[in-house]
Amino acid sequence: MGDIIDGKGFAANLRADVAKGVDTFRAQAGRAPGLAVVLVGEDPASTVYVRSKHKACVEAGMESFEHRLPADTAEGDLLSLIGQLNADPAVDGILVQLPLPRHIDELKVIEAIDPDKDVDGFTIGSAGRLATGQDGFVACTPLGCLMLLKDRLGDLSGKSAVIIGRSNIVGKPMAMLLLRESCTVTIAHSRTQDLPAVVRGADIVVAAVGRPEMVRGDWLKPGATVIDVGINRVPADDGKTRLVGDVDFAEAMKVAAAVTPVPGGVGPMTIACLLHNTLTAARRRENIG
Ligand SMILES: Nc1nc(=O)c2c([nH]1)NC[C@@H]1CN(c3ccc(C(=O)N[C@@H](CCC(=O)O)C(=O)O)cc3)C=[N+]21
Repeated sequence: MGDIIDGKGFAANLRADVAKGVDTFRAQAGRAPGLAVVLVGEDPASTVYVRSKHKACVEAGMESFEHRLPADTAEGDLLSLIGQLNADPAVDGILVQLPLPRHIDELKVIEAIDPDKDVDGFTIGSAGRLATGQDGFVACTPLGCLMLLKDRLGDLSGKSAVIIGRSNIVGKPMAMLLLRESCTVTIAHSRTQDLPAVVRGADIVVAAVGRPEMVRGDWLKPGATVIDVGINRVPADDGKTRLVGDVDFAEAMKVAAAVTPVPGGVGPMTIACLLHNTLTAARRRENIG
C-alpha cells in the first residue's frame, strides 16, 4: 500500500508558518499584509471559496478586503476597481475569483492586475517571469503541488514527470516548476497517443484534467508519486454527491509509493499558498527579507 500524502496537514503547517511571518512583518512594517479578493456575481461554489479565503486570511493575521460586485457589473467598473486596488498601499495581493460572468473579458481583467500584486500568478507577466526564471508569483495550485513533491521526495533532479493537462492555471506552470527542479517533463493532454503508456514512464504524475478517476492503477509505474489536482463532484450511492479526483485513488494506492487524496490533498494547499504568496508580496513591496 502506498502512503496518503496529507495535504491538509501540510497546509495547516504552512499557514502556521505564514502566520509567524505575518507577525514579524507587522513588527517591521507597522501594518499587516493585505489581500483584496474580488467576487463578481453569486456563483455558490465561488462564494464558498471566497469565504474560506477570507477566513484563512484573518486566521493568519492578514487584512482581507472583500469586494462583492453584482453579476451585471460592467467590465469598465471592474477594471477601475482593479486600478484602485493596484494604487492602494494597504493592498499587497489582488485575487479576482474566476470564472467571471460571460459578458466580462477575463484576460483583460487579469491583465489589469499589477504583476507585483498578482498573488494568483495568473497574469502574462507572472507566467513570463516563471518561464524565464525571474522573481514573480507562481500560481497557487502548482506551487502547492511542488511543495508536496519536494517534501516527499527531496531533490527532484533527473526524475521523469508527466503532467496530464495543459491549462494556463495548472498544467503549464507545473511544467515550468518541475523543469526548474531539473525533472524531465512531459505534458500530456487529450490528444496524447497511448496516455497510459506515457504515464507508466513517470516517477511523478500530476493529474489535472478534470475527468473523474480517469487515471487507473495499471497506468502507474510501481513506486510513483501521484499528485491529484482534480476536484470532481460525482453522484454518490446515497443519492447525494461526493468529491473525487482525476485519479482512481484506491487503485493508485496499490501501485504508487504515495498519492494525494481528494479532498484533503492539493485543495487545502491552494489556499495556504495564496497566503504564502500574499506575505511574499507584502515583504517585496516593503523591501523586507
Ligand atoms: N482567481 C482564482 N484563484 C483560485 O485559486 C481559484 C479561483 N479563482 N476559482 C476557483 C478555483 C478553485 N480553487 C480551490 C481552492 C481550494 C479548494 C479546497 O480547499 N478544496 C478542499 C475541499 C473542497 C470541498 O469540500 O468542496 C479539498 O480539496 O480538500 C478547492 C478549490 C481555487 N480557485
